[in-house]
Amino acid sequence: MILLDGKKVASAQDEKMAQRVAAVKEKGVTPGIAVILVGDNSASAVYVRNKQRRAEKLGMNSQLIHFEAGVTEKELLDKIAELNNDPQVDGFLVQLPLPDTIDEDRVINAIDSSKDVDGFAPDNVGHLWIGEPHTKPATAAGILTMLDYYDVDLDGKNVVIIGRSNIVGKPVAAMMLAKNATVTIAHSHTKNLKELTKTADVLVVAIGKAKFVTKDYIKDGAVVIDVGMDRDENGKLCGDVDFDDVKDTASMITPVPGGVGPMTITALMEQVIELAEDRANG
Ligand SMILES: Nc1nc2c(c(=O)[nH]1)N[C@@H](CN(C=O)c1ccc(C(=O)N[C@@H](CCC(=O)O)C(=O)O)cc1)CN2
Repeated sequence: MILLDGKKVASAQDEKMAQRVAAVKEKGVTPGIAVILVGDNSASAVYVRNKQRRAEKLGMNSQLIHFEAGVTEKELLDKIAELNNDPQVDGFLVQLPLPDTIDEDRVINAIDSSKDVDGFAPDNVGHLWIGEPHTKPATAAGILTMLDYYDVDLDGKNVVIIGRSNIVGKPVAAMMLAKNATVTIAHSHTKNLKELTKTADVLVVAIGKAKFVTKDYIKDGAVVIDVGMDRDENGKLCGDVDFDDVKDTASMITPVPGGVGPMTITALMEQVIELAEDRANG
C-alpha cells in the first residue's frame, strides 16, 4: 500500500509556489489573501492559522479578520464589500461553518466572484461544471493535485464519492468528470452503498463520520481518499475511513492527519498566486 503523503506533496508544491511568488513580486505585485473568521470554533481557528502561516511562509500578504460570534450579517457584508474593493487583496474567503444566525448563502453570494478563492460563488460553480474554471474549491483541487503527483490516471476510472457537499463532494465530482472519470456521488439516501463503493477504482469519502468506511466497502487495489476530520472514541483526530482496517485492501490511501488537509491549504495558496499573476499581467 502506498501512503498518499499530503505533507510531502505540499512541501514539493511550496518550492514551486515560492518561486512563483518571487517572480510576481519582481513585477511589483505581492499576492494578498484575507480570511474572515467568525466566532470561536477551535477547529476553524487551527485551519485559519495554518492558512496564514503558509501564506506568510510563501512571502504573501495575509490578513485575518476575526469577528465575534455575535457579529451581525450587515457588519460581515460591509467587510466583504470592503475586501471586494481592496486592490491589495487578490482573493479572500469566509471560513465555514458560520454561526446559525448568519445566512451562509447570502455571505458567499456577496463575495466578488473574481476574488472568490474558495470557488463557492454560484458563477464559479457554473464555470467549474462547464469545464472552464475560474477558481476551484481548495479541497477538490488539492485532491486532484495529490492524485496527479502519484500518477493516478483518472481517465476511464470508476470514481465513487460518498458525500454531496458543495465544498467537497460536488466539486470533486466536477473535476474528476473533467478528467474523464465515470463519477457516482453517493449520499445518505443511497441504497446498497457497499455494493456501489466496491465498484470504485477511486473512492473519495467526505461524510464526517469517524472510521465509517471499513474494508468491506472497498475493492481490492482501490485508491482511497479520506476527507474526514473527525475524532475517535479517545478524542484523537481521525478520518471517515478506518485506516488500519483498510490499509491492506487499498493500493493507495491518504492518512488523517497529513493527507488531504495539507493539500487543501496548498491548493488555496496556488489559487491566490494565480489571481496575483493575473493582476501582475494586467
Ligand atoms: N471557507 C472554507 N471553509 C472550510 C473549508 C474550505 O475549503 N473553505 N474546508 C474545511 C476546513 N479546511 C479549510 O478551510 C481545512 C481542514 C483541515 C486542514 C488540515 O490541514 N488538517 C490537518 C489536521 C489539522 C488538525 O490538527 O486539526 C491534516 O489533515 O493534516 C486544512 C484545512 C471546512 N471549512
